[in-house]
Amino acid sequence: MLQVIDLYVKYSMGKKIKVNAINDVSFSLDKGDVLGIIGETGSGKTTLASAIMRMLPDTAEVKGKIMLDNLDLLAISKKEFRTKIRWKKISIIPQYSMNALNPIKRVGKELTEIIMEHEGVSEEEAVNRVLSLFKDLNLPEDVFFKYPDELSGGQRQRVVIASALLLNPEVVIADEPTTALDVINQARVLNLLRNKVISASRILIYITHDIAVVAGLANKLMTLYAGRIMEIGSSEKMFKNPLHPYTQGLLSSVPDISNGKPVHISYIKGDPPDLTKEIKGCPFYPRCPLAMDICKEEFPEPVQIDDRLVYCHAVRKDAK
Ligand SMILES: Nc1ncnc2c1ncn2[C@@H]1O[C@H](COP(=O)(O)OP(=O)(O)OP(=O)(O)O)[C@@H](O)[C@H]1O
Repeated sequence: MLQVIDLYVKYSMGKKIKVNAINDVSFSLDKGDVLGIIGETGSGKTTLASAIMRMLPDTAEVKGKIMLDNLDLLAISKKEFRTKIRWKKISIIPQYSMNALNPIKRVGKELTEIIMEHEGVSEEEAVNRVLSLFKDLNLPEDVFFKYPDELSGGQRQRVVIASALLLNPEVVIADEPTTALDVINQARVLNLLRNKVISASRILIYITHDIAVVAGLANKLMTLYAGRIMEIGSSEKMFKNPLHPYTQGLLSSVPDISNGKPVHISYIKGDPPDLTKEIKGCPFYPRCPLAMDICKEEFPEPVQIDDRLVYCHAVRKDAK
């Protein structure tokens, strides 16, 4: 079980300026859950993923708890996280694969060594496991003997995906993992995630701008705005009947091509707020069609509707 409890992340920029990137975020995931996280650019998706992976820069101040079963991942040393948790229990497929691999090691050697070091298996077995993942990802065998900078962008991204799945971790975080790939390889990656992570009842956190992918993959959905959860719950219910005006805006921005009719894309007017300023009320207030006076003053307590939590005064009022 993965639990994020009252998480805050602030980036310091110089002495006085702080970017409030994650604000009071809490959620929990059970074995087998696939959480899709959607939100406009700058809403805090990568910051949240990096906090879970202990990958934030030193300028980031983190408060709260991230519990993997009974272990608080924020309370252990970086070294303990690196040796006991990263890759083995939680792994990440980062948004940009460029720096994720060791530039002076052939990729096959790097991946084989990770398996041997953590699992103490023979070199032959480790090599076979790497090659089998390469095959699943449509990577030619010669990639095994190449250095990262000898690979195409798409090949490198798939090697990074292979490395994240190498030790069958309990939690996989995929941060826009298929952005660099063509549609055929995107489909392969999604299939691999289905087979290796979802069917094995592991936890998958999938961050994306591609709402159609999330619809096909996730059983839970979170909409994030200005570092705050707006709505979280069953993805099926959120797609069918989004309750938060921000979720409604995001989901109506998806072109509907299912009926062959002309595509109409509506979008949310206005821009996200400046996160270096303290925001008292709901950060979505200036753009919200349902805004009320109280929204400017107080961030709402969540209201529970079916299995969802919705952070909205207007939805709370209607639910009474
Ligand atoms: N190292 C950093 N120092 C200062 N501010 C940062 C840093 N990294 C991110 N931010 C800021 O934190 C906020 C959240 O950024 P983040 O990258 O988490 O958003 P995101 O939702 O992942 O965006 P995208 O969809 O574009 O990847 C943004 O305002 C961003 O400018």
